[in-house]
Amino acid sequence: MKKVTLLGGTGSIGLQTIEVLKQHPEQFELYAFAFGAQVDKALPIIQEMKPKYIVTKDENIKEQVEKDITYDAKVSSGLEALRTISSLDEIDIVVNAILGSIGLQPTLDAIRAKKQIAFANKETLVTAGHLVMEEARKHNVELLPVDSEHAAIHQCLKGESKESIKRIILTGSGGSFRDRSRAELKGVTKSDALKHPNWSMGAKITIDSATMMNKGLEVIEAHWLFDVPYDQIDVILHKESVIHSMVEFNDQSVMAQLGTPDMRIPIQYALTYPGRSDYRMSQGLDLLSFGQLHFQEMSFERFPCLEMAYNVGKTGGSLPTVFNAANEEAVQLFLEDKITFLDIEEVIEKAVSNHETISKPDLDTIISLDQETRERVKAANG
Ligand SMILES: NC(=O)C1=CN([C@@H]2O[C@H](COP(=O)(O)OP(=O)(O)OC[C@H]3O[C@@H](n4cnc5c(N)ncnc54)[C@H](OP(=O)(O)O)[C@@H]3O)[C@@H](O)[C@H]2O)C=CC1
Ligand SMILES: CC(=O)[C@@H](O)[C@H](O)COP(=O)(O)O
Ligand SMILES: [Mn+2]
Repeated sequence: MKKVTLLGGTGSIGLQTIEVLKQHPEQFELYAFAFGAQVDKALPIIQEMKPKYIVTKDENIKEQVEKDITYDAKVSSGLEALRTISSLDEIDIVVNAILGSIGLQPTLDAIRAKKQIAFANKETLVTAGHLVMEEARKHNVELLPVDSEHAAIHQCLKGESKESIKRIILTGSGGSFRDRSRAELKGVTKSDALKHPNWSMGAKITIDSATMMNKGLEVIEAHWLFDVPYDQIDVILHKESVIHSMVEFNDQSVMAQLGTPDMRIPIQYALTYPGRSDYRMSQGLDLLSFGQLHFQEMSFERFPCLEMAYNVGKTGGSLPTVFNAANEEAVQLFLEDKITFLDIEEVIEKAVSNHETISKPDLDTIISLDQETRERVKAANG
């Protein structure tokens, strides 16, 4: 029986993780459960699965949980509590499905405690990939990707040497506005932006997908996870999201991983790794129902956030921290109707161009920069 800490348990990935855990009661125990503020989603899970530790975003939410639970559990709140449950002696696996760079320190703690890590929280790798990967190497811990593209690449690379990789090919759906020109993006609404063509996901990543920032973050995520230079990472448009990503090898072979757009599949794979469960989470892929799969060249003119991500990734140092923090805040401002869809890329561009890059920033520098960038973006657009 493996004991699991789940960070971000009330989110899209978190709830699907719970579904996967419930399919394998003989294999996994939900030992610690962290969420932000959605008590209505958290309580039924807590009452049913009875985790020994519960962590909430703040004290107010913590008190609500304490009032309602009917068994003994340690309830706490805030970043230090997230860090504690990510490195408890008793646990075997941390599923990091929290949203945003707040996942950084819990990830470092889980690595130092040598936990198996099922990793969805891409913002953490963007903000401080060098620190996370250095720590992972030092402690001989592999981050097991949950993000569908990276889970695909991870599977394509099983048993392969890094030297044999010609390039990684990330596929991108194009997001909610893929059939619109840039001129047609003026005045698009939040509710339109939140309609992803293929995946049901949290609000932030759905907006990131529409700006193509999601693919940009994924390029940086792939660079760190697989130690591949940026000029060996390509992105192509693939509107069906059936091929989750590919690897081309030096001998011209191309390996791809395919599947239905169902995140429970990569979540289950990361939890059961290196094994593969027999349990089928949903109907299998029916290629005939698609008839055709489509591929199209990616355009930096149409999706400037993707070009920015390549440039920021290549520059490295502290720039990705600023890039990520500005994006997190810009998307939040858009979701609060404070800026328009097209303002998102402008806010990020401004934050990036005003920043003087520090090479190899340490953890304290990253934490301060993340905070300062957020405050600056909010002050300028609040
Ligand atoms: N959704 C998807 O299909 C995919 C997501 N990912 C990545 O996975 C991560 C999660 O995405 P997704 O599930 O969509 O996001 P959601 O917004 O649906 O969920 C985010 C989770 O994080 C919790 N959370 C946020 N802030 C805090 C905090 N300060 N303290 C404690 N908990 C907090 C939320 O709690 P609450 O809601 O209760 O406030 C919620 O449980 C992201 O990094 C995303 O990029 C990657 C690939 C696919
Ligand atoms: C499910 C998943 O991994 C998402 O990151 C997804 O890939 C988003 O779709 P886009 O290809 O539109 O960014
Ligand atoms: Mn993805």
